[in-house]
Amino acid sequence: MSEITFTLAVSDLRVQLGEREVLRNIDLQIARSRSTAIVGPNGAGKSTLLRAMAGMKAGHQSQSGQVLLQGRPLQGWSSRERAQTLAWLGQNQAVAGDMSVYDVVMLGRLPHQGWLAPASAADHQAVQQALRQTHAWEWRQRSLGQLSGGERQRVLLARALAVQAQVLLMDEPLANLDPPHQTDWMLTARSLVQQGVTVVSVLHELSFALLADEMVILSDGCVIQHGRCADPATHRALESVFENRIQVRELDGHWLALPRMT
Ligand SMILES: Nc1ncnc2c1ncn2[C@@H]1O[C@H](COP(=O)(O)OP(=O)(O)OP(=O)(O)O)[C@@H](O)[C@H]1O
Repeated sequence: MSEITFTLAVSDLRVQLGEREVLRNIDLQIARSRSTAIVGPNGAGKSTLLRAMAGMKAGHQSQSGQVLLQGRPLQGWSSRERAQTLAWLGQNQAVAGDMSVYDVVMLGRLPHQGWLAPASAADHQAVQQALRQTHAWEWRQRSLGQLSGGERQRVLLARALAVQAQVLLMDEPLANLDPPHQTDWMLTARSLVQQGVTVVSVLHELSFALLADEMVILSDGCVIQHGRCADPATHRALESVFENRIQVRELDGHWLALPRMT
């Protein structure tokens, strides 16, 4: 059997939300054990694409085309098996505010637990590790509703990490995070990739997006560029999709997206 080098493969994906065609002719392959940033203007279809890759569908959504996860059509996966393999951090995810931080992160272990079975030592260890990674361990007894936006985001990130999945899809993971915790997120993502995890993130913070291995640029429901973050063609496409209101520059071996003021 040939080795599967792509964790996710999307072919001829079209998504319609109500009357609107939101994604058109998407063909995309996400390399295994790499980090990929999905960027593009507001409304380009980034969240819709990420949700489609996770097999999540809104009630008023119609979709055609195919999404393969580790070489198998998403529909062929049981929901439990899929939830063990693919972890998800959504935008504005609804979680009961009166749950404790610890219990929220333990929800990430549900795909690994038997029906009504108590949490195992491995589950508790995964929760503790994830809470420490996002510096949220101190608040484990507090309820989610008592936390600030950035603190809440770190708990939801911990829940996604606690799954210990091979694929991690995140929609705006840096939302509300202060600069040191944005950097922590980047380091965590890099360390996961080194351990073989495939990380895909929708990002508006372009300088963080440029730190990924690969970049997918969406515009008006289409992929207009998919390439290495260090590739000049990617930089040109990035500047162009944002109407040349930004410029990509190098500093100390890193690529930065800066506002163009003139
Ligand atoms: N329920 C809906 N019904 C119809 N159109 C919708 C619905 N939800 C979203 N859309 C439209 O789908 C398009 C893609 O939305 P999506 O959230 O995927 O964009 P995005 O690139 O993630 O945007 P942003 O950067 O603003 O988060 C947008 O034009 C949006 O207006």
